[in-house]
Amino acid sequence: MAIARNISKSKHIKNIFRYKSSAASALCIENKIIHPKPYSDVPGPKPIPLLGNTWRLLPFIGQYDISDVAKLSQLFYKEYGKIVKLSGLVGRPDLLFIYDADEIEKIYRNEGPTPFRPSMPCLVKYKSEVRRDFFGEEGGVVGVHGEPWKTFRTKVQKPILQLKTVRKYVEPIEAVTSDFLARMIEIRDENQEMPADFDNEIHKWALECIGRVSLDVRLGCLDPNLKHDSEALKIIEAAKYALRNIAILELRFPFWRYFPTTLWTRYVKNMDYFVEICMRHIDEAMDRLKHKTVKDEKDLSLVERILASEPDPKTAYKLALDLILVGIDTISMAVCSILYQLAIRPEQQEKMYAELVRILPDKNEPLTVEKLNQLTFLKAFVKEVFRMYSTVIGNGRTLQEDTVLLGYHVPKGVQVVFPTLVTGSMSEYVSNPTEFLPERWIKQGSGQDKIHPFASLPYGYGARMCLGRRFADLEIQVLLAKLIRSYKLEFLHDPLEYKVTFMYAPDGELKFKVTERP
Ligand code: HEM
Repeated sequence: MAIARNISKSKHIKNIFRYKSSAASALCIENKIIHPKPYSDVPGPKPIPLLGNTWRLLPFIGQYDISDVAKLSQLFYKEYGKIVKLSGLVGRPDLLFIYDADEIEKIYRNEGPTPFRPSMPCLVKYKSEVRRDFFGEEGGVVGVHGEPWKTFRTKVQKPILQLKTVRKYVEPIEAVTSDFLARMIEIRDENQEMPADFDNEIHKWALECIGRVSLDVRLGCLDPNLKHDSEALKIIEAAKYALRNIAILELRFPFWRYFPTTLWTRYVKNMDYFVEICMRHIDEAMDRLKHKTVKDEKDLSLVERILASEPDPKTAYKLALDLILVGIDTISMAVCSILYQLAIRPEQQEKMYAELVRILPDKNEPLTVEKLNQLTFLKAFVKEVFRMYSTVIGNGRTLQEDTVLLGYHVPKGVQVVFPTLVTGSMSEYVSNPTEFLPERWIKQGSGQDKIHPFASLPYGYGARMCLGRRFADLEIQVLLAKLIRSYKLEFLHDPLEYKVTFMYAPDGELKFKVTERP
């Protein structure tokens, strides 16, 4: 299998080079000339005159529900096969769904130095038009492309991804998480269950973590006496609103491009609020830094490191904004999903508990990177949740050159979608895909546990890969280690269905029963 894949990979790479150098748009495979089929032949739902395909996503008359993007993606695969074109979307390029891990690998590996992830046109409009005064030429990383993206990412990625930075945050994230656990016990009802809106509490934990990382503050979200008009709650609401309305703003008919709709106006107001929060806290961090005696780089927090290397605080403002924008909902929805899976899989939970008891015999001893590194089963469990219930249901790239994909000539500018949620469960790429088997991530290489490396990529791949992945992993690991080491988690209600609001997560009340372990 591995050999076959290597052969097919090298063929793909050869194909690309031959294709690009061929004026006749033909491929040469093993001395045979193969002409790719035209793009117009790619299967998919047919657009209708004037309304294109956008109508299919309209409420009531449309055939697809936007909150069911996950099902839509599976439906396309079943109906049309490994390559599916959704064309005729008003105000945006075609979407091309690719359900082939080798082809996905080919695109990622050939994406060049400035990969273009076709996301968030409304954020692009906000950054590049509405608030150009603030963002200027370098708008951060999210919704920014080409050289401006590269320049900004190069400035910030080293400190964010360095293990020594992440190591510094084990203790602060553990402190936030201890407060979260105390809060869980406080809000438990007489049946020892969490309240119906427990997902809100998880959001607060996520925000408290991201505030600590990107703004250098404890925002106080886990305060038991949080006021309704407090800053923390306002940020949570703003983040939820921004992220949950993006799919609607971007995939349904984009009226907001032509006139300021209510949704758009509220979106802009929300974003302005984020900018204001980031500026205020970074300015305070800068003041603190001015009065701090620094002997070594390792004494600096992430924010201070950025401020020390980029004296214009705008870099830190924009980075903080991006981290907050994508670092709350992603992680909190992932945690909702992981906790739900743990609660409905008692045997697996016991395995995780046994591992934790072995690595942390005293449940009160502080966590360290070394101890977290030994939590093999815990990490495998998280990977398996991501494979079967990928929080981010898909990733994508805008083709920057004409490319041959699955035998079709695809012109540059097309937005290719990698439906991770579907490819992660295709038997062609993963053995026993419908079985939940964390061990498959531990036993890799035994021959029976095939996992194509590009079938399940929860954090994306390459130069544009998730910038917060090390923090995301750390936050999830610390939360699970602390929670499962001390408590048993159960879910004694009807099973929940998964849905996409913006992320893919269980839809319903997460009323977990939480009981102390001896
Ligand atoms: C489990 C939680 C998370 C998941 C599943 C996730 C997933 C992703 C994915 C799939 C991408 C696109 C990567 C690509 O195009 O190849 C991405 C980008 C990004 N993520 Fe995450 N993410 C998570 C948590 C976070 C957190 C906590 C932060 C912030 C601390 C963060 C910050 C970012 C940023 C800034 C980008 C844009 C990178 C760029 O375009 O250069 N993510 N994430």
